Amino acid sequence: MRNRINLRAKEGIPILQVRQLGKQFDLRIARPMEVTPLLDVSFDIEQGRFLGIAGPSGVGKSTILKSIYRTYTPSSGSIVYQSELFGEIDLAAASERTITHLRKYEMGYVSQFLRVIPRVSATDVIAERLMSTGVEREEARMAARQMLERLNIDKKLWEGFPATFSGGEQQRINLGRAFIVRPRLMILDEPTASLDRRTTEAVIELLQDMKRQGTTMIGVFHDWEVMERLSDHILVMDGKGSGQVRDVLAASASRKAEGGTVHV
Ligand SMILES: Nc1ncnc2c1ncn2[C@@H]1O[C@H](COP(=O)(O)OP(=O)(O)OP(=O)(O)O)[C@@H](O)[C@H]1O
Repeated sequence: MRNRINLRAKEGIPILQVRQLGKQFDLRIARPMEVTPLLDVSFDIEQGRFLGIAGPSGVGKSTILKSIYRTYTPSSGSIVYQSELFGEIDLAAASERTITHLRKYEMGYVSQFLRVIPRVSATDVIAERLMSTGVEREEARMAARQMLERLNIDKKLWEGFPATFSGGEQQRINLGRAFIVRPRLMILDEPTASLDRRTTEAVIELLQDMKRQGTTMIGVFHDWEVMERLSDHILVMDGKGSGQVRDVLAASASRKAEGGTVHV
C-alpha cells in the first residue's frame, strides 16, 4: 500500500545522483540532423531537497526532467536513484516495467499540460490516481475534495469535466493529481505557468508542505522569484550541454550585494 512507502533515502546517500547525462535527438526532417541539448550534466540531490534548473530557452531543462522520468531515454550517463521498492537503481537503464512501478508509487511528474480524460469529473481525475495505489474510492474522493479546495478550485466545478475547464483550472487539476499521492521524488516542469498570483501562492505552499514531509523535488519555473523561494540549489545550464549547481542563499546574497539582476 502507498502509505507504507518511506520518503527517506538511505542515510548519507543522495537520493538522486546524475552523472555525465547526455541526450541527443536524431532528426530526420528534410535531411538527417542531430540536436544535442545535453552533453555532460552531473548533479546530486539530497533527500528532501529542492533543486531548481535555470537557463535560456532550448538549453535542455525539460530534457533533464524527461530523462529522469524516463519519457526520454538518455543517450549517455547515469541517473542513480535510491528507490524504496528497488534499492539503488539507474533510471537511465531500468526496464520499462520498473519505470512503470516507480511512476505509480514513487515518482510524480507535472508539466503545463493536462492529458484530459473525457467524461471523468475533476474529483475522480484526482481520486483515481490515489485509488491506483490501493486507496478505497470514498477515502480517495474525500482526499481529492480536500485537494481541490486547497488548489482554490470553485466547488461548482468539482463534479464537472476538466476538458471544459480553463487552462489555469486544468493545470490545478494536473497538480492535484500529482500531489495527491505524495511521491518521494517530484519532477516539476513549469507547474505554475498559467496560474494567477493567488493560486501560485497556494501551489508554493503545497510544495513547501510536501518538502517538509520529505519529498525530494526537481523543477523548472518560468518565474525566477518562485524558483528561488522553493529551491535549495539551482542548476544553471550553460548552453554548451552542461551546467553548474549554485547555492541559492549564496547567489541571492551576492546579487543583493551587487544590487543587480542575474540573468541565466
Ligand atoms: N523530442 C524531441 N525531438 C527532437 N528535439 C527535441 C525533442 N525534445 C527536445 N528537443 C530539442 O532539445 C533542445 C532542448 O529542449 P528542451 O525542451 O529541453 O529545452 P528547455 O531548456 O526546457 O526550453 P524551454 O525553456 O523553452 O522550455 C531543443 O533544441 C529542442 O528542440
